[in-house]
Amino acid sequence: MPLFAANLTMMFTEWSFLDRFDAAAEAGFTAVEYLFPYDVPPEAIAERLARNNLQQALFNLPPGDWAAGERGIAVLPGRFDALKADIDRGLEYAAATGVKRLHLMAGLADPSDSETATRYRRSVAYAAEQLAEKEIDLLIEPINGRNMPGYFLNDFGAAERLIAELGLANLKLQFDIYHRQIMHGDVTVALRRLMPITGHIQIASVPSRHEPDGEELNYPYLFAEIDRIGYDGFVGCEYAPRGRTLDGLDWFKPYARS
Ligand SMILES: O=C(O)C(=O)[C@H](O)CO
Ligand SMILES: [Mg+2]
Repeated sequence: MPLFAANLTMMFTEWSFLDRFDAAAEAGFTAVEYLFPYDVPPEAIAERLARNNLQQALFNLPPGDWAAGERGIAVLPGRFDALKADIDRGLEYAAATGVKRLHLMAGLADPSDSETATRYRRSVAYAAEQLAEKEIDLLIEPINGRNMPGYFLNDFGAAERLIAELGLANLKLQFDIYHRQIMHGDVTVALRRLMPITGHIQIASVPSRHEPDGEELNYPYLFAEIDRIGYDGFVGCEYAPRGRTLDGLDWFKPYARS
């Protein structure tokens, strides 16, 4: 049975960020993920995880100035020192929460810049090497251009090639099924073929990005397939509830912790 992680950035937004941990546990989740924890102290998060017996499945390394439109700095010129500091900050939260996988966002790329791919490769290699010392996996996630116009890593093939070229054991794919369906389709066969390099899976309905309970994808079939191929990681519920979070959890009831 898939190990679902409530995404506390998109779900349970009826509560304050820290109270979302309690609400997710109460709803039957045993794990959580979110985009960024950096607005609250790491020890406050650690306390909520312990109080609720929750596992920390994933979060993102700092993304640069999100409010200003940055979506990662790994591709940006002149930001390598900032990237190093961001990795240190992410590792501080990793130590407090026990998370074993961190997502490095790539950033928005200038199509005219011939050095973008070189900078990205250097950033990914450096981040993976830093995380390997702490036995943490570094994840890279292809993101579709409708949701994030200009995002550099916008193709599963490019992610697969970089992972193969760098050959770092802790560098893995963040397989967001929502993005996969939008960019490439062929979800089931891709899950089977990419499982050896997959470090995390995320789900949402397509095209709405609401609960995984209909629309283009047959999620009960995909959940059974994830079990069949032996994936033993987390499945992050990175969706925006149609209404109140608790009203949209019928899809989850067969999997909830009793
Ligand atoms: O956009 C996504 O699907 C992600 O998982 C990123 O981490 C946040 O944008
Ligand atoms: Mg995602």
